[in-house]
Amino acid sequence: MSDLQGKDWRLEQQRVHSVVNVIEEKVKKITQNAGKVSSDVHEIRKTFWDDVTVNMEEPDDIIETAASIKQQAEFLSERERTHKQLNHHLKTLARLKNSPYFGRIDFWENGEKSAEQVYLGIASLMDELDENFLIYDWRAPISSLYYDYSPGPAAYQTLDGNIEGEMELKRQFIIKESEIKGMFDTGVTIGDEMLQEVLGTNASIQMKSIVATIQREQNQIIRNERSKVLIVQGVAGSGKTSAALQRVAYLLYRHRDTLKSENIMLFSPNPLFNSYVATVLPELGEENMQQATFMEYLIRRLDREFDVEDSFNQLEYLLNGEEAEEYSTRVAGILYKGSLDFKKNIDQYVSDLSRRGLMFRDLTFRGDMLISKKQIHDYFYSLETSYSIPNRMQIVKQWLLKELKRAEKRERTKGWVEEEVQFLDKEDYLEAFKKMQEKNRFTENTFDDFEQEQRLLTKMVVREKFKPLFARVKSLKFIDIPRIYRQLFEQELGDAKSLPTNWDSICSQTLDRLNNMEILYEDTTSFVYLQDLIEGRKSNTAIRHIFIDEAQDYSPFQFAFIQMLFPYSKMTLLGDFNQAIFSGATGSTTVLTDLDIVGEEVETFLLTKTYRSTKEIVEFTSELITDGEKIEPFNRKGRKPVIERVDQWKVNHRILEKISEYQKEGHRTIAVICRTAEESRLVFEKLKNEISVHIIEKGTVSYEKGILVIPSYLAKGIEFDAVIVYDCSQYRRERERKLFYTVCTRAMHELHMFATDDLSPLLEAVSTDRYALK
Ligand SMILES: Nc1ncnc2c1ncn2[C@@H]1O[C@H](COP(=O)(O)OP(=O)(O)OP(=O)(O)O)[C@@H](O)[C@H]1O
Repeated sequence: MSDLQGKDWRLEQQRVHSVVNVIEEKVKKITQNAGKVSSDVHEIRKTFWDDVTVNMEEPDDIIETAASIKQQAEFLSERERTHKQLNHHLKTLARLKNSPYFGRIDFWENGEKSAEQVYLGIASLMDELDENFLIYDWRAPISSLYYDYSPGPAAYQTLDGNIEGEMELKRQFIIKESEIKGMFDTGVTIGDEMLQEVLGTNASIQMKSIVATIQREQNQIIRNERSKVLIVQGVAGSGKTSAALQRVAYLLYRHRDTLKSENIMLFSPNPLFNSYVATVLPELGEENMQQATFMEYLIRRLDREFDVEDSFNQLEYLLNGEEAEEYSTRVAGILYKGSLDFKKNIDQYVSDLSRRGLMFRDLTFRGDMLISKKQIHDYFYSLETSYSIPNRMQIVKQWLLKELKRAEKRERTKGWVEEEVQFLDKEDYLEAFKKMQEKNRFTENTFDDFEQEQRLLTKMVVREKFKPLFARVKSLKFIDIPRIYRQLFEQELGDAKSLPTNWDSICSQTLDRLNNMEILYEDTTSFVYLQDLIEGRKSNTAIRHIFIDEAQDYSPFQFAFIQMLFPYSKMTLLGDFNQAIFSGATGSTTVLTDLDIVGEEVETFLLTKTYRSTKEIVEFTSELITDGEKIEPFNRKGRKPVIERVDQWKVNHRILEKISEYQKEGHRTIAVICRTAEESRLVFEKLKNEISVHIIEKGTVSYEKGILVIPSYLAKGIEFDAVIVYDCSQYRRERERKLFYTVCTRAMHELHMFATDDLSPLLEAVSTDRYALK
């Protein structure tokens, strides 16, 4: 063990100061440089046209002028780029100055004369002469030693092969404002002391980077480059989301020449989550990837005429519903519509549509039929069947555009047009005038040609009115997708064997909704999928890597659909089947439980250690689920969770008391988690008169430190210092087990559950010494 309080500490602190000096020198130089570049940019913008020779007399002159403008613009954009890079560099240096590094390893490579000291930070830093690394980026190949080994024989991979040697020292630092606040030498992986420090702090409203304490098994996930699909099944609080974000940073670093943040997409569980994770990558000096919820993606693609149910409303329905026939039909529908069997049936249906059954919409104008759906139908089916449906749709589209142009011409002679022309605004006349001028520039015509003007105005009026029609045709709205989707439930399906027994009731339930212009969440994916098969959709080639967080909430159909949308993407799926709150409510399969669906090049990782909650909370929550004994808590002590029985009329009062206690103890984010949105609203209405409290609803995009009231399913992925479960006796049904587990695992330090009724049967398997009953 080294002298961590004495000489070693002094030496290390001296080094920190000398590194900080180097940083300051660099900052000075770059600031000067940036100032110069900035004034260049300013100057070029100001004098842009002075340095351009503008001459439009002859065609040759025009070409020369264009070249001159281009050259000047390129010069400007080069300067702007440099300015941006220098600023980026300055920001990184500012971060390094505060905390230059968090780790050190001394590695003696086989065949070398001495060990090299490798200091790890969020970015690399060279010495004044740009010869030696003072800090290595945590993502550099050599840095993996820090995460993968304890002192002893160690190796790391480079492009040139495996480098072997001996790690003589592994040291960790906590440095703030250039001062060492903590320093630990570690024997086993990333030492407990450092983790203790990090995990013992308060919950934050934004996720933190875990770069200094990434664990070995997390590092395997972060640096994996072999597999096309990487699946992480990790228990609650095992660092799946953290690992995912570090992985994004790692990939951006490794492939910095080819991969940019806009090539990476994260599907997140709810809008709140987006802001929760938003600071991690910028903290690491990287830009955020694209982010959306899958539902947002689907809604953008759905016909606006529909009233679309979202995933949260579907869950509310499942939570509130009673086991009536309508309910069980719906559950069976959800199960089947998420399955690959249903997808197969849709594929078969579309292949039949190639010969018959497609439906179209009339194209009408001012109440007159221009082209009827029958005409479109006949035209479509007159085309060669060897062409795919989307190809034929393109031919139909071209035909329709031509027909529309003809109709547009015919329309110009109609009486209504002349009338409209007379009522045109001054601006319209002006526009016509400009157009005429343009047109007549190379001719002898003059504008006072009244007839010409009238003709142009007529054209303008009709064009304007036809615009929506052209737009409809261009976006293939002449295909009646809603009816085609509806038809799927009105006829025999190809593979009847896979259909659930109550398929007929499912069909009539679905049709009722569709006829009402409502679309249920379970129909959204299949609807858009069908639409894509018919309209043809160019796959997205820009996205090269997809991350799906909370992957357990995706059905196999949804996952197959995402694969189809992003065929060139690698995928990282992160989830926990014990938190499958959506499928838990219906018992359906999810991507995580049905792993074979993804085929080859798949690698699966298991994370069984959990870091979020105290040991006592983990010991309680792991008894709520099967196989919970495999979950390994991190050894952080706390109080046992409490279940407090309380009369309904007293519960709000007790919540207030509990909140006040927690606040006195220093907890900063306290969540009162309710089962549903409605319950959250009721509780919020009661509490808000007494204390400052925020409510989280499905559209909420960010939150602040303090007291929150939040429905169970929106707390997914997020954590709080203390969790108060509004009424745990309400989670009674087996299908709510995973929801209850998810709710309780949000707590870092304290978990307090009120029970206004009998204890839930879900607690039967939990030993009574795992919680305190009041
Ligand atoms: N290696 C680590 N070092 C420090 N903290 C860590 C580490 N891994 C995870 N954590 C912390 O544990 C908590 C849970 O992490 P995270 O939210 O990434 O887990 P998760 O597996 O996505 O959780 P869940 O599925 O329950 O939402 C966070 O506070 C995170 O900072």
